[in-house]
Amino acid sequence: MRIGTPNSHSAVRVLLLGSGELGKEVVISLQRYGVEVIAVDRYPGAPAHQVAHRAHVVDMTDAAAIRTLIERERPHFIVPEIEAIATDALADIERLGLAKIVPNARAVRLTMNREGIRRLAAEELGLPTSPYAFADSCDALAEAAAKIGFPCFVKPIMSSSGKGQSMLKGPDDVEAAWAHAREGGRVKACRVIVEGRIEFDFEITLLTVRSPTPAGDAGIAFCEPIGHRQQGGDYVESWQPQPLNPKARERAEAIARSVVDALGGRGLFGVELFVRGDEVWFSEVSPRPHDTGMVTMISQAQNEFELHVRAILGLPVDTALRRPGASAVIYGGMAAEGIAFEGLEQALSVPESEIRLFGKPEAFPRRRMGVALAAADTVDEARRRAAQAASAVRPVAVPA
Ligand SMILES: Nc1ncnc2c1ncn2[C@@H]1O[C@H](COP(=O)(O)OP(=O)(O)OP(=O)(O)O)[C@@H](O)[C@H]1O
Ligand SMILES: NCC(=O)N[C@@H]1O[C@H](COP(=O)([O-])[O-])[C@@H](O)[C@H]1O
Ligand SMILES: [Mg+2]
Repeated sequence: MRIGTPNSHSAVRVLLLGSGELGKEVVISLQRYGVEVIAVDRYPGAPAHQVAHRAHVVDMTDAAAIRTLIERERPHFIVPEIEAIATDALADIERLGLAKIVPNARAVRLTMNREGIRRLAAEELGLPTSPYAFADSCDALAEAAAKIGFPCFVKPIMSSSGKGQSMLKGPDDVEAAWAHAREGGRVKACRVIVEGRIEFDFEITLLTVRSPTPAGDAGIAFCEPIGHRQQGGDYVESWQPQPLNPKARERAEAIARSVVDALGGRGLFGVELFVRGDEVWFSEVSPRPHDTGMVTMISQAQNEFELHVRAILGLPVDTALRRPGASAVIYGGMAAEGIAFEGLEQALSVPESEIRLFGKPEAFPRRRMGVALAAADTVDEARRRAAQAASAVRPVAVPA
């Protein structure tokens, strides 16, 4: 791989579809190599817009709009950063050889839709998953939930970060779950997955890198497992390493390898798994850096964003853990534009702590606006430190 000069005839250009907090860190890693970066999102002033060479606001579910922009910007690589993208446009671009899609158009299409990835994992690859069914109406949902049994989870097939997700305790919860899924899905047409609840001891993200080895074939490298805690389907804290017993670890790695090899291409993947004793279930996978993986900004020498970038550019990767670490989310806590954050002095007086503020122009009570990171000798201490640093940061409204 040869990297030229940004904004010149020799530039290597990367275009991000989605410019949130994860994209912002991918852009920062790309900038360090002198790659020319174009960041795209649905609203102006998105986090990655603020650090890219150029920024565009586009409806990313509009295939024609994506195609027009790609023809204008002529990127060498397209890095999807969110789930809601017109994947038809990506397939055309890949087929015509206009740009390389990361990791590839098929992987992006399959993983943006819970049905696509679930059928691949459970039915084609034979991996253990929760029992599941799909429904397109409230009546069909009632039937599907009765078949799967309670408690169960209902999620729009196209959504992320827990949006539109509910846990149903019994048939009385069906109607509310259907209404919630309709509101929370990223696209209008409502189809949902019903999943039986897995009673896990803990859940992990196994960051898995697929990148070329010196021999030229696709090598797989695993990061240490990341443990995390979710509330309402969205992550609130994560830590690394999460210890796994040898059998569970072997199974987790075998599942991750199987699904990542089936998706193919180069890049970092976040494989979400449930663990109970020796047993491991596949939940879902992101073909890109994962929110729970933000902990690697403090725990690994090469964090998940750097690993994604290196895999894309065909550079060597090292997934080694440097030090136990943890991350804790900082929420908006209010609905307001142009908010401020106080208490960084206290937050950063926590030993080995760091704070990232994403710079999102608008806050909502549960919108993720930043993250606290901390390292320590042990994971328990790192978690305490990250939680303490996060709680010291206070969002405040600033009158215009
Ligand atoms: N079948 C299940 N059994 C037990 N817990 C579940 C199940 N499905 C979801 N959960 C819980 O809800 C969380 C969010 O679910 P899921 O990852 O499917 O949602 P998501 O919207 O894709 O979230 P994200 O985009 O943040 O990954 C899981 O991490 C887990 O804690
Ligand atoms: N679980 C997926 C995930 O964490 N995605 C990250 O959140 C952003 C959207 O945030 P927003 O909803 O606050 O705009 C996305 O752009 C991505 O960085
Ligand atoms: Mg998830």
